[in-house]
Amino acid sequence: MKTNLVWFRNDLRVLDNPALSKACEDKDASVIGLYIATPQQWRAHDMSARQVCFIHDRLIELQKELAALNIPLLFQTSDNFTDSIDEIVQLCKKHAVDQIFYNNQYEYNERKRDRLLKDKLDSDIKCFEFDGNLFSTPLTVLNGQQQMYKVFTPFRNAFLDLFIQNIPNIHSKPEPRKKLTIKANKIAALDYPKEDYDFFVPDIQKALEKLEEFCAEKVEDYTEKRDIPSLDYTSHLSAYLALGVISVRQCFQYLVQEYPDFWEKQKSGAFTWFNELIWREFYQHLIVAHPYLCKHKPFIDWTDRIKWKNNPDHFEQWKTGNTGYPIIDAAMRQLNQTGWMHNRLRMITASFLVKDLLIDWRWGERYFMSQLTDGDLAANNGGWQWAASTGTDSTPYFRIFNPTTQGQRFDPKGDFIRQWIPELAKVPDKFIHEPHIWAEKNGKLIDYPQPVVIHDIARKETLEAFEAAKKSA
Ligand SMILES: Cc1cc2nc3c(=O)[nH]c(=O)nc-3n(C[C@H](O)[C@H](O)[C@H](O)COP(=O)(O)OP(=O)(O)OC[C@H]3O[C@@H](n4cnc5c(N)ncnc54)[C@H](O)[C@@H]3O)c2cc1C
Repeated sequence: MKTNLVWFRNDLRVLDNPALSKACEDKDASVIGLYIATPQQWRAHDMSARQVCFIHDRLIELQKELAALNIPLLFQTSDNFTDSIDEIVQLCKKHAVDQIFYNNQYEYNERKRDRLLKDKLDSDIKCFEFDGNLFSTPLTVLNGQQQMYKVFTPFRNAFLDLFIQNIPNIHSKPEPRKKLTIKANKIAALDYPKEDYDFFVPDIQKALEKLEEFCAEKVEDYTEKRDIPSLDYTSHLSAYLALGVISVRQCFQYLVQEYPDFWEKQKSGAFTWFNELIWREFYQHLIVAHPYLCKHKPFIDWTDRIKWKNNPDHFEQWKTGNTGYPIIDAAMRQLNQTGWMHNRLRMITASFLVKDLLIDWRWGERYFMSQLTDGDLAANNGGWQWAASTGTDSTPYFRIFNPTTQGQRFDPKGDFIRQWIPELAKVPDKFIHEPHIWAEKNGKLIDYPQPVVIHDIARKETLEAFEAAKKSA
């Protein structure tokens, strides 16, 4: 009888988990699950305490779901990835493991870790890898020169051509094993502060209900409403996707049930939402094609020569939501209090840090990771490099968001701003994006800071800094 080990990483689910399904194919094999927490490594990756708490609570649920299938989930803690490999090698010896199954992670350190596993394992133990967290395998969606696309839209079109020809199936829940061979241990508490992760729940049924509800009730209007933060019309599924509690194929499955052939109507809400899942795919493929992105190098070389101001006081004001620009501050307070931020606001706050405060985008990238429950290296790096004009398919460097007009456009009456900045509750709609002007005109006192920079001046300085860097290339 064979013993199969399923190493869970960012695929914390039973349904549509190809590594688990494959390990369970042999009905007689004994199947063991394993999760290894690596706190020191996670700290080096700036993983937020919220994400760690969510992983911990989700593992407790996953352990129960696996126990119902007579699969024990073992839990171990190692400081870092290298030590975690030693743990696995030991465990394989102890339980006479024959085969290891896992879903791929694509970040540089994670891939290095997986190579180390193969080097250290006895040669008679086989490893089976799956691309369980994406629709497609990285480096299979390529341009005419057999290279990864640098721009999203042609990538999307090529991806869709391949996808529609070969629509993926969902891996169903494995049958229960005959009996439990070893006992699971307790999912130990991790040495992190206990933090809420607001929008997300570890219960898989509730998470799937959320996906179902979103597809049934909100997707239709997603194109028109997704950019208005106060309407809250996006799915809030990001942390499930980042940690693999739900798979992208499940998202597709629920979407296509409601909207068959939605890809033929590219203006529909369903297609627009699916397009976001393809952005996720694009960024994951990019870090495989260009691993240096994981080391926070810019995609466009010359942008590494920009002379940032990196004013620590300004950085603090941005982090804490005290820049004097209401839309920026409301967004940062949402992030700090909930661990999630609306996509439009991620774009505006990132642009503000880089192009109004002239602070290195990597400072913001790290700060976001340290707060987000959905923190994901590829999406976060992609989003930051997009906003900073240092990445693939970025906004051009001379296109600079004006934080006041962005606020007026996406939060016209200030509903979102008032939700997060109660100090501005009494400011009339007309002045909600420039409260200091209202206070000055009317002799009012508000407990809210003056703008940290004047946008027009900051814009000019940023253009000069980018142009100087470009010229010196
Ligand atoms: C500066 C910046 C940093 C970001 N950091 C992260 C991050 O760490 N983790 C993360 O998951 N997303 C990140 N994003 C992308 C996006 O903002 C979030 O995925 C989205 O806001 C999550 O909310 P939702 O689940 O309601 O999204 P929805 O609008 O419902 O989208 C559905 C799913 O598509 C994916 N998605 C949506 N937009 C993007 C995008 N632009 N890039 C990649 N995937 C996308 C996410 O998995 C999301 O859950 C970042 C964007 C920017 C501009």
